[in-house]
Amino acid sequence: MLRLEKLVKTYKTGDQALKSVDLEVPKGQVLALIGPSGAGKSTLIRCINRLVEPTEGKVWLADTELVRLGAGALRRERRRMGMIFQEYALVERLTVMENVLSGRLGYVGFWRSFLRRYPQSDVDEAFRLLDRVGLAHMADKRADELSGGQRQRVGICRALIQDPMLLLVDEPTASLDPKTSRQIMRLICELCAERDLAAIINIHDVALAQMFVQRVIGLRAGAIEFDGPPDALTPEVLTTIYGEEDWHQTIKKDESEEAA
Ligand SMILES: Nc1ncnc2c1ncn2[C@@H]1O[C@H](COP(=O)(O)OP(=O)(O)OP(=O)(O)O)[C@@H](O)[C@H]1O
Repeated sequence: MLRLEKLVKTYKTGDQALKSVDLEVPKGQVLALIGPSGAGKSTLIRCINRLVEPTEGKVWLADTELVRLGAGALRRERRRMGMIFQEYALVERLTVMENVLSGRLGYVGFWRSFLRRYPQSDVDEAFRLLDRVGLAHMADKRADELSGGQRQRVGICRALIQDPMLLLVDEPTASLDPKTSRQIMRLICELCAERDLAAIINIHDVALAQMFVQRVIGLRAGAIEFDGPPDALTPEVLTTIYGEEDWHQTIKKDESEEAA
């Protein structure tokens, strides 16, 4: 469904953020991208939808190669990739409903979007999604009245209303407390399962990733160091990705939290 071929990103500064990354993600698979700061996780996610332009390599989404596309075709392909951000990226002065509907901007024409007149079917779908994430009663609230967890739920609805094939998720829990982080990760993974939707989740919290995803990719210095199921992330493997650390503590702490 998604295939990266020899993806390279070298920034103008000379930083080689990605060194020939090959990766295949089948339909419906949720994977976590872990690795130390500067490993290239955000760059990888952003090269897929070309918020960052890859230097070399190919990105295949189903049968379309994205790196070669011109602006119009890229805009159409981006509808198939929903993005969820760490800082939510909501329009604060707009309502929850308007923020969710803004996920349809790639589909409605210029005037409709300018006047914010969305088809009734979009409004109905926005209500269904808000209901699914437990926010239907807040549809008319302004985004700036919401908590962090509620904002991220709105961000999730906005990505899903695009009806994407793939979710690109960049540190969805970095601004949230541990309990809300867990709820948000669970929600993202449940929604992907319900919709047979693939997702790549850039996440710092290894324990949280292990709890919810089917596959973990460990990135180190722009290259894939580990690719496997969460339970294969042993302390030894974590050391190859991150360097020396007492990983037993991390893993154990998480197991006891989950039991609680
Ligand atoms: N706009 C940019 N210009 C120049 N270099 C950049 C730019 N963005 C990222 N880099 C460099 O590319 C490398 C990878 O950065 P990236 O942000 O992708 O890593 P990351 O794994 O997401 O890190 P973090 O977990 O801290 O967000 C780093 O060396 C970083 O300094």
